[in-house]
Amino acid sequence: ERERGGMAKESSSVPCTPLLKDELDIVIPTIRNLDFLEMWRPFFQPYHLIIVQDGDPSKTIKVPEGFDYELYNRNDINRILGPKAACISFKDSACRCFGYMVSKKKYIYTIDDDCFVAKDPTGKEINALEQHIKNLLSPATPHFFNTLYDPYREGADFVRGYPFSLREGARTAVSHGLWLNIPDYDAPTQLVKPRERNTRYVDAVLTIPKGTLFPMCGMNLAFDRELIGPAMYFGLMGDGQPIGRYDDMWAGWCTKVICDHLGLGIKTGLPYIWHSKASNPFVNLKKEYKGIFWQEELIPFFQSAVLSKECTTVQKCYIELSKQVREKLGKIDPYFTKLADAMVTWIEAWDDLNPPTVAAEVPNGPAKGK
Ligand SMILES: O=c1ccn([C@@H]2O[C@H](COP(=O)(O)OP(=O)(O)O[C@H]3OC[C@H](O)[C@H](O)[C@H]3O)[C@@H](O)[C@H]2O)c(=O)[nH]1
Ligand SMILES: [Mn+2]
Repeated sequence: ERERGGMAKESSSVPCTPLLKDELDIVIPTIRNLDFLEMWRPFFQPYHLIIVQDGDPSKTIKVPEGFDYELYNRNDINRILGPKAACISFKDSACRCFGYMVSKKKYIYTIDDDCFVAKDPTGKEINALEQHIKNLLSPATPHFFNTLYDPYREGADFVRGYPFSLREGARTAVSHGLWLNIPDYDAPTQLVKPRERNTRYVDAVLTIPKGTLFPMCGMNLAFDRELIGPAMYFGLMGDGQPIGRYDDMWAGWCTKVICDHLGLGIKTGLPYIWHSKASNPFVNLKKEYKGIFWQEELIPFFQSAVLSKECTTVQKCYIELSKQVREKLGKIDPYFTKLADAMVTWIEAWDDLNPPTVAAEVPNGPAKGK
């Protein structure tokens, strides 16, 4: 009998020790109301929220009582960034990356407002935030695959044949969570399988091996902002752009290339959230249309991207990547030249708001297993 997860009911207060209470911000992009927070209250209330209100800034978004938050609408983004605001998407969930930029914390968790608390096969409510924090605080294994999954997890370890020289692992930069109920399918798949629901709860956390790209979904995602924040630019989408629903994919591909270069790890798997709303597949098809054939050229680009050894900080890696985007992808469509410019603007804006106190050199140490 396949293990099945489900959606939790509104819970009463569940005592949880708020790990990283003052070192983590929760970033939520929204055009809707934030009632979903009621269900997350036991897990989220101790944390500071950064709400990025998309769309019409004159609309008032009500935040449930008792949450500590800051809210930014488009007027705020324009006021804070001035002309550099052009790199932040409008009328697309990609706007969430503004929250990463204004945060002052070491960790970020971002979640969509139609994602709810899921239940594991035992019926226990899943504290997704707690699991992401565990993923981020334990090492990753990008340089050698452990067949018994996460070796740092209680009750597991490295298996025979795993080199002891590699058992220290790599620092974890990203924790990519999954979704019960509505899976993050692209529009063609959604159209073919409109009623497919993900009921499969896989009790595993895996490190994505070095040299392998993956499709990063922004719905249930956490990362170490100090390790990889400047790479988490959710590319130009939405109003005035020829493409949508590739913002998180773009960020994931850039981030993975940079993590591989800097010897950092990315994990995927637990925790699950319950994704409740299927967005309109026809609207999604229009947004994704160009991306579906462009990505056949983008993937080989990222697979063959090489960063020089002078790229010792995320910013330097990202600027280097933007140059390669301009040179190699600009010929696909003028959009990529615009995107390369936006990548540079993003880094400039990031450094304006986050002046490097000390050179944020990520020791480009010889990532073992190279
Ligand atoms: O113009 C917009 C539209 C939506 N949002 C906010 O973004 C979140 C995701 O929106 P939604 O749940 O309607 O879209 P999905 O198709 O389920 O989202 C997935 O695919 C698109 C993106 O990649 C997204 O990250 C994925 O989760 C939600 O919080 C909306 O309120 C917005 O800010 N602006
Ligand atoms: Mn959704």
